[in-house]
Formats: sequence, C-alpha cells, structure tokens
Amino acid sequence: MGSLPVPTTDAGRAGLATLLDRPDRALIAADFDGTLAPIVPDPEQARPHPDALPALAALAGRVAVLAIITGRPADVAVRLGGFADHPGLAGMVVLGAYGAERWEAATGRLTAPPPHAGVAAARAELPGLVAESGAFIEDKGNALAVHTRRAADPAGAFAALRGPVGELAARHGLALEPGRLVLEMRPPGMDKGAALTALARETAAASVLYAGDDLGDLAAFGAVAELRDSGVAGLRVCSGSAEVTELTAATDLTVDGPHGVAALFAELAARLPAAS
Ligand SMILES: O=P(O)(O)OC[C@H]1O[C@H](O[C@H]2O[C@H](CO)[C@@H](O)[C@H](O)[C@H]2O)[C@H](O)[C@@H](O)[C@@H]1O
Repeated sequence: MGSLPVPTTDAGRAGLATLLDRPDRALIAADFDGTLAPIVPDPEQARPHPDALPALAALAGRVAVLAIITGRPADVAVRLGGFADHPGLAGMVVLGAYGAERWEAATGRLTAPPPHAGVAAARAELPGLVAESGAFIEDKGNALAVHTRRAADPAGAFAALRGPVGELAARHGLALEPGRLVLEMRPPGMDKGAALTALARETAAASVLYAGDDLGDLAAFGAVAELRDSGVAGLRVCSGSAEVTELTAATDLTVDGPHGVAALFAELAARLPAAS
C-alpha cells in the first residue's frame, strides 16, 4: 500500500474520512476525458489510462455506487472506456451528455432524451462558421463540439470562435459549454451538478467523491459543496493539468491528471474491505 494524499480542506478531509468509514454508503463519480482518459488530439482515440480500469474495478466491489459523469454521449463513453466489457464493472452507471443520458452496466439499458431541434439547425450553419479556423467539428448527435486543439494556433482559434459559436448556440436555444480547447453547443437544462445530486439522493449516499478536470466539472464540484451543506460528506478531486488552472479553489485535493486519479482510486480501494 502506498500513501493516501491528504485533502487541503477540513471538509475534504471529513469527506475522505466518511468515505473510508462507510464505504457501503459511498458514491464515487469521475469525469471521463482528462480525468480517467489522458487528453489526446483526436477525441475518438481517447482511452482510459492503463491503471484506470483496474482501479475502478477494485473500487467497484468496495463502495456502494461507481459512476462516470461525462459530456460524451453515454454510449460513446461506454465504448471508448470499455466499461461494458469489464467483468469487474457490472454495477457501473454512466451518465452521459452532462447527465441527460444514462447507461447501466447491470442491464445494458441506455436512456436518452429526444433530439433538440436547435442542434439540427446549428449543425447546418456550423461548417461555414468554422471554415478556415483550423477547428474541426465533433458531431455528438444531440450536441456539437468545435475543437481547436489541432488548429495551428489552438488558443487563438478558441478565442476567435468563442463569440460566434456562443451566438449561434444562443440563437438556436442551446447552451454553450466551453472546455479544454473545445466549444460545445448542447441542449440546456442539465449539468453535471444536477446529475450528481440526483444520483446521490437516489442512492442515499452518505459521502460523495467527484473527480474532474475541466470547466464543465465545476457544476459537480458545486453540487458536492451543496450536498455537504445538507449533511452528505464530500470530497472534490481535481485531475490537475497545466491547461486548466481554475479548479484549485473549487476542489479539496489536486492529483496529477488521469495517472494521479487512478493512483488515488487504487489507494482508496486498498484501504477498503471487499464487499461480502
Ligand atoms: O465531460 P468529459 O468526459 O470531460 O468530456 C468533455 C469533452 O471531452 C472531449 O474533449 C476533450 O478530450 C479530447 C480527447 O482527449 C480532446 O481532444 C479535447 O481537446 C478535449 O476538450 C470530447 O471530445 C468532448 O465531446 C467532450 O465534451
């Protein structure tokens, strides 16, 4: 067994203590890209860190609920993550599209809302808007993501496109979700915070750990803080990177990217008894 990192806040240390004391009432949730899977230039090539699935599987038998909450469509996260094929993850829940979609390993059942008409309208206009910017479009079905990571000047292209993409989103009743060199247009009305809170309530969690790396995870970190106010212990873990520096103040513990998240999960599992 290695060492378990110590959260920097009192509330985070209390959250960790409750998780270790009552794992049978613990909910552990993680974002996918940048948290379980290292960031890569092509979103289709993203895969969990080699240590991530073994660590998740070790936790799965030891805590009450294990969930992924991601901006990806749930079926895409399941495919890229290899979650359906892993025998140790039979109880996992994947909340996709920022919580609007749900997949459960136990049944293989996927639920998703009907398509938002604004996405089809934005889809028709978007190629003209991003032409010559070096950005590429990831069509997620019920959401559209404009990626600038592969542009000659990624940060410059992101800054130049932020206004026009935001205007297009607003015109079609969509929410703009900025992330790591990505501008996403998606149906409004759901975020990772609402998704995490609903799952915590549904499962009567006594503690919630959430790990994330990007601006879209701020809502989940906010939800953990609110849950703490209502008596549910919480630990907010930042999957740290040089690319996103805004999360430190909103979290209790920073680890070194997906490798650090997997190591943390493995250390937690090593301290918890296997469920009988
Ligand atoms: O909620 P998440 O699971 O973190 O998903 C958020 C977005 O992640 C993906 O984009 C990010 O990862 C890509 C692959 O590493 C990277 O190329 C890109 O620059 C990142 O922003 C995904 O492609 C998006 O659809 C998600 O919304």
